[in-house]
Amino acid sequence: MSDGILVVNAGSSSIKVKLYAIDDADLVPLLSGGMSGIGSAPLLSVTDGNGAVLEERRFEPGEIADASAAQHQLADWFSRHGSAESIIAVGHRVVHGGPDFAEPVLVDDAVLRRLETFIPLAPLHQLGNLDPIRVLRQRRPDLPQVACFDTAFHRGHPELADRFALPRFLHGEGVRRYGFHGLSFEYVAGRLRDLAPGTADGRVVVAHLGSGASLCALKAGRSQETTMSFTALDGLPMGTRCGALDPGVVLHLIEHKGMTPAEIGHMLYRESGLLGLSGLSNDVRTLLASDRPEAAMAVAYFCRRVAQATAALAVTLGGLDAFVFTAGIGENAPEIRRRIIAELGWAGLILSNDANRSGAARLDAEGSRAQIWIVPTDEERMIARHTMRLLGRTAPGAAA
Ligand SMILES: Nc1ncnc2c1ncn2[C@@H]1O[C@H](COP(=O)(O)OP(=O)(O)O)[C@@H](O)[C@H]1O
Ligand SMILES: CC(=O)OP(=O)(O)O
Ligand SMILES: [Mg+2]
Repeated sequence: MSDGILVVNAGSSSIKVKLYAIDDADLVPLLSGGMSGIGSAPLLSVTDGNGAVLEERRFEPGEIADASAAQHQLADWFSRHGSAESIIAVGHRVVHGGPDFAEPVLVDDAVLRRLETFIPLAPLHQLGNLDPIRVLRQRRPDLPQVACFDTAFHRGHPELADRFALPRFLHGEGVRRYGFHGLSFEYVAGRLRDLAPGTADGRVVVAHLGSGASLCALKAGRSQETTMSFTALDGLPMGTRCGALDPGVVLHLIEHKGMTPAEIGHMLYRESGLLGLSGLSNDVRTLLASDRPEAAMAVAYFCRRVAQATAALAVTLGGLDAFVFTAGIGENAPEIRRRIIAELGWAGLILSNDANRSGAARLDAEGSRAQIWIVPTDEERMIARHTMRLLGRTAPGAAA
């Protein structure tokens, strides 16, 4: 039986677990499990390394009301069917590493306590990220657990990209632009280096468009600037999050509408974005299928903001050699890709409609001034690689 690495990517409404076997030169996916729709339409699904379905089970919302119930179900499934004794470490996605953690870290009690202090900075994610670590430490205290941060990839930013225009002392207190989706951007940067090394050396904007959405400006594969900042609210409008917002609106809600911080937080994180704009749904599939004008407006708003933010990051990069789509929307929604690139037509970007419809890797048409790509992301594999490296095992090359 070969050694295995378990990866846990826990979010607010879903939890993904993946088991890899460590092969000399590769990380081989063995099992991939997840619970989606926590609290609404819980669905447990597990596939094997080839994508064949091993389990698909729906629950009543009350049965899996929160992330911890979902973890127990998944842990149960894996202990019945997995090969627990071969697992040598567990890697976790932890969204916020604050100012301290610029790299993945082996979790001990002190690290866990420090990470708990960042819960208010990532209310949709951090608690759910830390819960499985705590549960596993109780069940298997001997098992090394590694926290891999969404913020770490952005920690080399120049000061210009890291500051808010606020009094200086706040930066020292940690009020700064951290940025997120770093594991995804790091993976995509590595894949682009495999696919097109010359391009990866240049000026690239990666658009991670999923339920959370952000853009990253890469120069020679390193993050220069990103649209999310102190929290995962900033930047682009998302499924249910507002994106960049005049802070005067928050003052107005407090002073004139008497809203509490918790009420405002709920509105900005869970009732805004595509859902707020459309009054219909946070899912672009539903919005694209709808004939309601509010749905069309929400889609147009999203595409406009992605294009505008791309232009801003092109300023940081001093130009644009390639634009890359990734994550749920970026990988699967040709209509959204078409509209975003159409908004960037002034900059000379031209999409091949055939390539876009078929979901090819390379999407730019002849004469386009920048390349256009779809590079599917894989946060779990990135976490598995980091976990191996931290354990002193040779991580398989970027091509793995
Ligand atoms: N076939 C599809 N067409 C359009 N959008 C899709 C499709 N599949 C998924 N999505 C979008 O992707 C989003 C989820 O993206 P994903 O990257 O999986 O998010 P997360 O990992 O943050 O939950 C969904 O909200 C949905 O809008
Ligand atoms: C940081 C973040 O927004 O993550 P997700 O897109 O998974 O919600
Ligand atoms: Mg995600």
